[in-house]
Amino acid sequence: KRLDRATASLPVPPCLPVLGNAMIFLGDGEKVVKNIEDIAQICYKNKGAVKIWLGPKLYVAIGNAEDAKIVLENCLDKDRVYRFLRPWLGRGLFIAPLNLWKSHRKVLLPIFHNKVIEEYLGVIGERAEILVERLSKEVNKEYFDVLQYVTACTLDIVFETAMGEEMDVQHSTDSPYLRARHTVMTILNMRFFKLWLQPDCLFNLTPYAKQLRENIAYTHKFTDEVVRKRRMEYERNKSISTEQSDGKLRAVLDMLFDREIKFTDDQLREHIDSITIAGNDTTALVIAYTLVLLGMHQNVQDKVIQEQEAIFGMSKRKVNKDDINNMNYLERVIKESMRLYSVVPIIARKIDRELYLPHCGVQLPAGTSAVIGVFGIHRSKAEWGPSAEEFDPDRFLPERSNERHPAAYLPFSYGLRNCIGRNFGMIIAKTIISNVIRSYKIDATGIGPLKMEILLFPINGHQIRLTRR
Ligand code: HEM
Repeated sequence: KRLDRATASLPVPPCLPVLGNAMIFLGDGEKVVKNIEDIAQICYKNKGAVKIWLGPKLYVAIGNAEDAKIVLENCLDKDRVYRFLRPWLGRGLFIAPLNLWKSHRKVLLPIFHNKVIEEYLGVIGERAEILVERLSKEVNKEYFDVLQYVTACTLDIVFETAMGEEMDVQHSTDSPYLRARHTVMTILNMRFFKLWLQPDCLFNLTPYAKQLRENIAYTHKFTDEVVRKRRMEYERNKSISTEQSDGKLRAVLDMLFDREIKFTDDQLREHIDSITIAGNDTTALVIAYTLVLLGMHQNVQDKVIQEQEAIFGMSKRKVNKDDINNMNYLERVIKESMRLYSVVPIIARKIDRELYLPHCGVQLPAGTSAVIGVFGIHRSKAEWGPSAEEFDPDRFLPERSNERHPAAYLPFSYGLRNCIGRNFGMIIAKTIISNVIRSYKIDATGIGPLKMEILLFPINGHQIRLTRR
């Protein structure tokens, strides 16, 4: 009642006794997206915010940039809903509690600096060439789902750069580790969206509980072995941590051995697992959506190709860091793709002290949570004008971005707890798209209905058709 009174001026969608608005998350992923769109509409029509009761827990869903900025700047602790990831990712950066997160983020940040990640362009380029080669079997055939190809490629890149392990997923797409990882993700996804699987007492009665434990244990064993092996190598050859030692790649893990904080092997496993999980599917989805959008908008594809030809001529050579900086138009295309298809569609934060939200004019009491509706904000006419639903990469031209609210665009979140790998993700996306587009012309008819799992997927996959250039 206290929380309800404090937020009385906010609209609330129709709700049931006890369950509240929990029905929003019932049904399949497509229904969840539809419900989220309905909530966004209520937000737009009211004060840019809506309250949602999930049982006794109050969430304020925010669909405007001004309040999103206040929440993301002031509330750095993740909401309780992320607790399901705890057995898997422990206190790794992604879900680390605030006190630990502060010191660990400081230590990890320099590793994701542009200068460091540019060193990975060689690996990214090699893996992108394999992707182009693998795609050749789809040339002049029917429409196919490109995501599976891209995901295998980003897995190779992220594993090799984060752990120093050459997984070669692109040539052997099935392995016990990948299967275990997939099972864990599927069960966790169910737990996020099927409310009856959320209480431990009910979940533990299902066969999923045992399956989850066993598969998490398997993935941990895998990363533990890599950590042990790389630590032994590090101890044998300390110089690996300063310069690239005898041409060997310095993976993120190698750089974590000699930081100001002496991480234990368990902590290293948690960080590396968090990085590979947060970095892989997100980047793959961004690339896949962008490829489909290029196939749907041939005029945009032509402009991307013109830019690529200005940089590379007709060459299929590897991308270097100057090329990355010169791909300005492609960058706008990727940004626009991430706006319309925000692969992380919502972000939930804990409100641990009273917080005033100026746009909706509500004092949020401590003990509530805020859900930032990234998907809704990215498509809001109030933030993006009447053409908000249209694909227009030039809206990211500097002169058209100046007036925009800094939190109107949140593909990587905002504030101190934003995505640590955002530049890395952009470099991977630019390199892979450059390689694919220089080899193939893409056709696509549309993206179709979306579904929400933890990330945002098209129900019918990322369907494209390829012909050789
Ligand atoms: C281009 C694709 C990517 C997108 C769209 C993306 C998006 C995001 C978002 C929205 C968050 C904040 C989530 C939240 O607050 O709930 C986040 C956090 C994070 N991302 Fe990314 N990400 C991408 C690529 C990457 C890459 C390539 C890596 C690393 C290899 C990475 C590693 C992380 C980590 C470790 C966090 C947690 C940061 C923290 O809590 O301090 N991401 N990402």
